[in-house]
Amino acid sequence: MMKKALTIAGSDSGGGAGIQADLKTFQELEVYGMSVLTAVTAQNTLGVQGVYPLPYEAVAKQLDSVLVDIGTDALKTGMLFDSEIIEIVAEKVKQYQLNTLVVDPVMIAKGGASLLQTEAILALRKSLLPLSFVTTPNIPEAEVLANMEITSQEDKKEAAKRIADFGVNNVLIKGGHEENADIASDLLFDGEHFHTFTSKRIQTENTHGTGCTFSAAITAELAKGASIFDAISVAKAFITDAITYDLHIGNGHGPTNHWAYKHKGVLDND
Ligand SMILES: Nc1ncnc2c1ncn2[C@@H]1O[C@H](COP(=O)(O)OP(=O)(O)OP(=O)(O)O)[C@@H](O)[C@H]1O
Ligand SMILES: Cc1ncc(CO)c(N)n1
Repeated sequence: MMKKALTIAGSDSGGGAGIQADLKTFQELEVYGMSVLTAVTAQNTLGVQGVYPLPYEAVAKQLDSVLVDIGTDALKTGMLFDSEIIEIVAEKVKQYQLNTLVVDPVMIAKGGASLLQTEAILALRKSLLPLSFVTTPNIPEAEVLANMEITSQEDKKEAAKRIADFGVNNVLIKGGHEENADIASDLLFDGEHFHTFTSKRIQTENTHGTGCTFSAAITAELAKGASIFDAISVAKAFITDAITYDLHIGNGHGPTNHWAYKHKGVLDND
């Protein structure tokens, strides 16, 4: 039986991040993908031109429709926009007893547009992280969640521990923003031990949607029954290939190539 994965996120009209990145990733990793939209963004490779949240009722109804009938083996959250939407998601996760929840605490798009209201950080910490199996902040998001600056590896570890204290089993702090490093290194804290997942840093402007794609790949692998360690290992290979075979689309930060992980051979012969 095909496993199922659900994303609760915003739409990126440009197709590189958000719901679109998640569904493409689910498809490539061979799980059945479903989506609950929280907001529509007018967005392209140059930035975010508009943000239009959906009515709360629409978010709750989509969740009920999917979960009453189809169910899911794992789910992820991306752009949640405000605290009311966070509370709705938390309620539904409890009601339907969903325990493989991946929270990508999306706050700000690469161009600087806000995808989460500041007051919603509290709801994220209090209502959603305690229900989560893993959360995947980038460094600025980890700084906000842990309420501290991160300037060293030791800081990263301290921040991971502080975020774990909100009740989430696994904290993965991504190193994509460490632009001076020659590696892209992500730090996992599983409540007891630290592990790092490392790849070489690829020099490219086309990194739109890396975070969404990465957390969607983790979600797909967890849906198929992988351990957290194996799920992150596959996701790291998936995102590294997607960045290596980046797409020169649009005039700004182009998207990653969701097709690359499974079809490198074809791309190499192009
Ligand atoms: N230039 C790069 N080369 C190799 N790996 C990268 C690069 N940039 C990001 N990554 C990897 O991509 C994954 C996503 O990390 P990143 O920190 O970019 O997420 P993010 O900031 O949440 O993304 P987004 O901008 O989509 O919100 C991580 O595994 C990170 O190490
Ligand atoms: C809709 C949406 N979700 C998440 C991100 C973060 O990359 C984005 N740019 N757009």
